[in-house]
Amino acid sequence: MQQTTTNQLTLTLPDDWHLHLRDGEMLTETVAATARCFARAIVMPNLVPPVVNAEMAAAYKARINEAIPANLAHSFTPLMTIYLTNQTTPQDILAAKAAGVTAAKLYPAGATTNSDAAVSQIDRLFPVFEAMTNADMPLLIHGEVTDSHIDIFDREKVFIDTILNKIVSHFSQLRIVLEHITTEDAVEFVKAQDNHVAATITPQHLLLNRNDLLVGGVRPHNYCLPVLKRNTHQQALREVVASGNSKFFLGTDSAPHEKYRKENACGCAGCYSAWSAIELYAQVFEELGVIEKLEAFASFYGADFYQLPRNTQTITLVKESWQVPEEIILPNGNPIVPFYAGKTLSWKLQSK
Ligand SMILES: NC(=O)N[C@@H](CC(=O)O)C(=O)O
Ligand SMILES: [Zn+2]
Ligand SMILES: [Zn+2]
Repeated sequence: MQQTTTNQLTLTLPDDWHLHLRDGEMLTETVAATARCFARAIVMPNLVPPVVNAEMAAAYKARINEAIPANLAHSFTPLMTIYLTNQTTPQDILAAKAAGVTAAKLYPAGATTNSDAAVSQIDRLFPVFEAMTNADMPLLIHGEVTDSHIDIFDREKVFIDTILNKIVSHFSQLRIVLEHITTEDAVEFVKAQDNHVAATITPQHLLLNRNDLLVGGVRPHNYCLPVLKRNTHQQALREVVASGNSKFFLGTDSAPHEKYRKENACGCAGCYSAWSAIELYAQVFEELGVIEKLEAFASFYGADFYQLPRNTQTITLVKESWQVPEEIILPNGNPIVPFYAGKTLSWKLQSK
């Protein structure tokens, strides 16, 4: 149960329901950052090559487990996902379910980082969705169309209108998470569905709008997909989390790219927020005057949707100003600029 005083906030240990850990040496960095304050995380499968089946998910999970720092070894569990492609079969779903894979992820081809292998024709996946419905395996969706004539700011709305609506009406029993939502349209769509449909919301889409990306010079470290939208959409996201609606829960979409790949003529999409994740959300909930609603958003609603037990341990945040570092140096010596670099936050994680 959340306990709040003016200087201290104790909450049930949270989970991150949308996360990129990457692979190889990068795992030393990313796994430690997330294990710092989360019990579980839904690990995205968009590696190169993508994690497309139970065997690849098991091997990836083993590499992640090896990277968990010794002092956090028993307090972090990666929840694995597989990446749907045009070749995915219902048998792949059954095998993944049997092997303990938590969910499967739909990326429209070309929608985002490492999505070239992804799905080009949604109808071809209907037998797979059928198998997922029967196996009760959640479908996680990057909800943007990729047609070149659709404006980048409209891609989420058009996806909802043309594709998501179709999936939901054919598969009313399939549990679906619309990931990293960015628009009022997504908020209204998810609110209008029954409890089979939920959404994750990132810290960047709660804290920022497209002015923070484009005014006074382009800010590559605020560039992510779906792209930041206008202020009215940001307000809709803030309102829905402030309302305490249980269909909307925490998913950071922490997605590191090395600095040189972001500060580039063709910069990568993704914000690396893991080292300040829970603190960023605390900042938002405090700004909204609903800090007492942080715990359910961060620690209850997602677990309930995934039908997993809520965590029993707690974390404590203290009221203390601190600055997000300007850079984090990877084991290979290359820097990453974290999300909100150089900015001051008012809550700090004290202990897990
Ligand atoms: N969100 C992003 O901007 N980037 C993510 C991919 C994704 O979640 O779409 C990444 O893997 O870098
Ligand atoms: Zn995505
Ligand atoms: Zn993501």
